[in-house]
Amino acid sequence: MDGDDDRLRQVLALVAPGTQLRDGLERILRGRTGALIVLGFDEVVASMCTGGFVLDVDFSATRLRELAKMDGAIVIDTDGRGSGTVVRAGVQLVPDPRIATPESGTRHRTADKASRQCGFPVISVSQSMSLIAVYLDGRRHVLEDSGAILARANQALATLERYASRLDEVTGNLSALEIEDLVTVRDVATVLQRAEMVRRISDEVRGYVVELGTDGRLVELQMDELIAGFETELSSVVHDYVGPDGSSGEAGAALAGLAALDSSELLSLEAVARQVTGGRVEGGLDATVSPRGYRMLRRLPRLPDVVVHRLVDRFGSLQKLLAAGVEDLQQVDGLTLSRARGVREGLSRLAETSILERYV
Ligand SMILES: Nc1ncnc2c1ncn2[C@@H]1O[C@H](COP(=O)(O)OP(=O)(O)OP(=O)(O)O)[C@@H](O)[C@H]1O
Repeated sequence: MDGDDDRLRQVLALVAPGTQLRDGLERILRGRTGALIVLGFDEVVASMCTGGFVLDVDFSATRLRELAKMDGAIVIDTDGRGSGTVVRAGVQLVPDPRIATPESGTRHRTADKASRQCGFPVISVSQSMSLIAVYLDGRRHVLEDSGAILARANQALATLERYASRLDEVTGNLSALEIEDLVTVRDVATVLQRAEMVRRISDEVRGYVVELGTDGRLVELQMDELIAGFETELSSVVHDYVGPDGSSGEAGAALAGLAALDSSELLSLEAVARQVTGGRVEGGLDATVSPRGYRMLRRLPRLPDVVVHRLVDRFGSLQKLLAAGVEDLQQVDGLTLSRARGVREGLSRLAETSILERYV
């Protein structure tokens, strides 16, 4: 998601079902009138306003409806959270005539031009077409009713469910191979490819949740359940294999590289692998690699992340951690006897279940 998408999402959250602003816009639609609303006020907006009234009243849905009965535009000085102050009403907006717009109809042309000039979102409620559109950064986004968005969100959720279950499968496979020290670059790339697909589709669902406002609560709950623990798992896989140091900087760059792959590159395991190995590993996808142990350690309950880092710093690889006795583990700062025993037993249990899941 780029910066423009991010901004659009923030505005869509302001006008999502359940907000005062959306309630006001729906009232205007039901009253079969139109509206032109600027969501922000500064010197540039002031310079575009002619005529009308200067106001200083708190924003509310009913006020918006009443003010929209007048000819002209409404300007709301928002606080970015859907409330704010109505500062102008009934104004003629005169944006710079040199600004080009592909829109037709004076209301919509004005909305697009004004938004391009001042940088704030501008909403048009079309009387003739009965639709609400948000103009921002030269783009127009039509607000749909919740039913249509819900249908798409549910489709995306079903896809997310399939992707998440496939990710579970390949991650389980990776765990067993890690215990046996038989991991190849291909196995790591397969997990990262699947994980990135899950991340992308969950980002799409998150966009629908924002647009749905209060109508999106169930979708959000289902999504949260499907991707619980996912971010930690993804970043742990990267930390386990990114080279040469496994530092946070390298991991951050690898995650950003994965996110930047276009959809056809993401289908290539070589392209995915390059983000993590940086082309340093010889032998291509069949080269063997060993994990540092972050992912397995983070699966142990109540083990603080700072201790996880110390353990990896000290032992360097999962195999060495698996071979370490309680006394060796206790050498690490922060590991009391009982915690060291917990790590020892926890790792043995994980090793057993990972192998069992693979072969039984
Ligand atoms: N520059 C402007 N500043 C303020 N209000 C405007 C401006 N241009 C249009 N409007 C508002 O839009 C109303 C409708 O104008 P017009 O019929 O030309 O627009 P339209 O684009 O066809 O809109 P709709 O889709 O609602 O029919 C005007 O009566 C006025 O209230």
